[in-house]
Amino acid sequence: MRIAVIGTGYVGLVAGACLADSGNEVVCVDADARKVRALADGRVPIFEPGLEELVRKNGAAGRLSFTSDVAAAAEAEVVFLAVGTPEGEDGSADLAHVLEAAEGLARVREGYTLVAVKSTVPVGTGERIRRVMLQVNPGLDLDVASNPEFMKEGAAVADFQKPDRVVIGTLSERARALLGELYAPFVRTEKPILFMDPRSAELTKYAANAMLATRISFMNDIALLCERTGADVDLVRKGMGADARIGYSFLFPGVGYGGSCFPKDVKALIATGREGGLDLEILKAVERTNLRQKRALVQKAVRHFGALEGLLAAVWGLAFKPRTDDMREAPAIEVMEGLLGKGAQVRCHDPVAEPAARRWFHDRVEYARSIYDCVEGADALFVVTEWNQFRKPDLRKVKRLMRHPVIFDGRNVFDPARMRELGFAYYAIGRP
Ligand SMILES: NC(=O)C1=CN([C@@H]2O[C@H](COP(=O)(O)OP(=O)(O)OC[C@H]3O[C@@H](n4cnc5c(N)ncnc54)[C@H](O)[C@@H]3O)[C@@H](O)[C@H]2O)C=CC1
Ligand SMILES: O=C(O)[C@H]1O[C@H](OP(=O)(O)OP(=O)(O)OC[C@H]2O[C@@H](n3ccc(=O)[nH]c3=O)[C@H](O)[C@@H]2O)[C@H](O)[C@@H](O)[C@@H]1O
Repeated sequence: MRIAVIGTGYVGLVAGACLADSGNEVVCVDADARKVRALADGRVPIFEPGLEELVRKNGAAGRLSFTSDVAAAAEAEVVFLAVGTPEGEDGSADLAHVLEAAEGLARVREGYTLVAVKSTVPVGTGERIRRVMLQVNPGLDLDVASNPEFMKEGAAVADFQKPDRVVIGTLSERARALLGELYAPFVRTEKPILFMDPRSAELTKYAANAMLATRISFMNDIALLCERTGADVDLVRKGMGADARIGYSFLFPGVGYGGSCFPKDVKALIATGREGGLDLEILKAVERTNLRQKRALVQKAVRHFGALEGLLAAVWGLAFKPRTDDMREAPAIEVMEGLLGKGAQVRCHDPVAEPAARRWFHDRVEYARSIYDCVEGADALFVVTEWNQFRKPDLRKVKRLMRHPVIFDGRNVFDPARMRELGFAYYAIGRP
């Protein structure tokens, strides 16, 4: 099939590369000419396992191309919209990119046009896109389907190729047949394509993200309760997860959720509730707990040291989670700003997110090449992202290098008993 993808960020690029890899001819359109040039040269501007190989392989095979000219989408049988929907001033999703891209597309199309909206957009946006496109080009025979994306950063290619489900919101038989055919190679096992009306599909996306965020905040509350009562959240987590009705996923407490989606999507859903006269109290509490959690490590440090003025804090992990270089809404930002705000010096290390950190912190913090360089002479170590390479360091060496052997572990990567045996003052999340 001939496919166009408008917006070549995380979602658009992964979708485009995976659709090309299943034999389609895909053109990716992006307004950012620099990004387009890099991609056309086979350089992938984001760190995503397996993505660069897919882009190069399918580019070389002539199935995947990049352009900033939306006219390239004129002949596509399906056009995906995958542009960003950032947080607007009042917390609602800002649809400027989506509507602008839709308008641009309407100008270059004739006849039947199927738009599949991959961007996360509030309920009713499909209808808005339809109105905008028909205003620009009343002659279009137009279907606008909702096709929300559920991939996780760091595992985006695998999630796209082996989805738990594909959600397609459309009432048009023609759109249903085209999208069903396109996704068939990805759902060959028992995983379903769920067809539904567009509004339900749009809301499914927000409800799923909000549910996952809720589980995390709930566990962060339980972790705090563990700290107050002497229980161990890791045992509580296992005891809860063993119940098949609860399951183990997304029950890890930590320094709060970050990333480009949970924070903005929870806010946008609260805004949708507000517009409908509904106060979504659970989600407001989810947000409050998340902010408290992002501040928890610095509070623990203040309790330990009294004051942080003049201390050297080492921070392991900058990305909002492992296997990505993305620092959008990363807990590390809140942690490091908190430390700087209290007069500490900060030295940080991340296997891939240093460039992202430099864009935020510039030279307000030091950047270390390795975990060991990072802790040399430090008064405290903060573990903020659970990269694999942080799990089994030479802890005796870490202790030797540090000025004070104090660890604030925001991801519970170490065993508290062993840490104490080694002589560390060790603070985890919800563990005695
Ligand atoms: N990042 C993720 O893991 C996931 C994101 N989503 C949703 O997918 C959407 C896209 O997210 P990301 O890929 O992370 O965004 P992104 O910010 O990485 O990429 C968006 C791209 O769209 C381009 N763009 C903006 N306006 C344009 C226009 N008028 N014409 C052509 N290109 C244009 C930008 O230059 C940028 O390259 C958002 O709605 C997000 O909520 C959904 C699931 C997962
Ligand atoms: O809409 C989106 O963009 C995506 O948002 C999330 O994906 P992502 O933000 O890439 O990453 P997650 O793995 O969900 O992690 C989000 C945050 O939650 C935190 N987290 C996750 C799981 C957990 O048990 N505890 C926890 O604190 C992570 O550290 C991270 O900061 C969803 O998992 C995807 O299904 C969705 O498509």
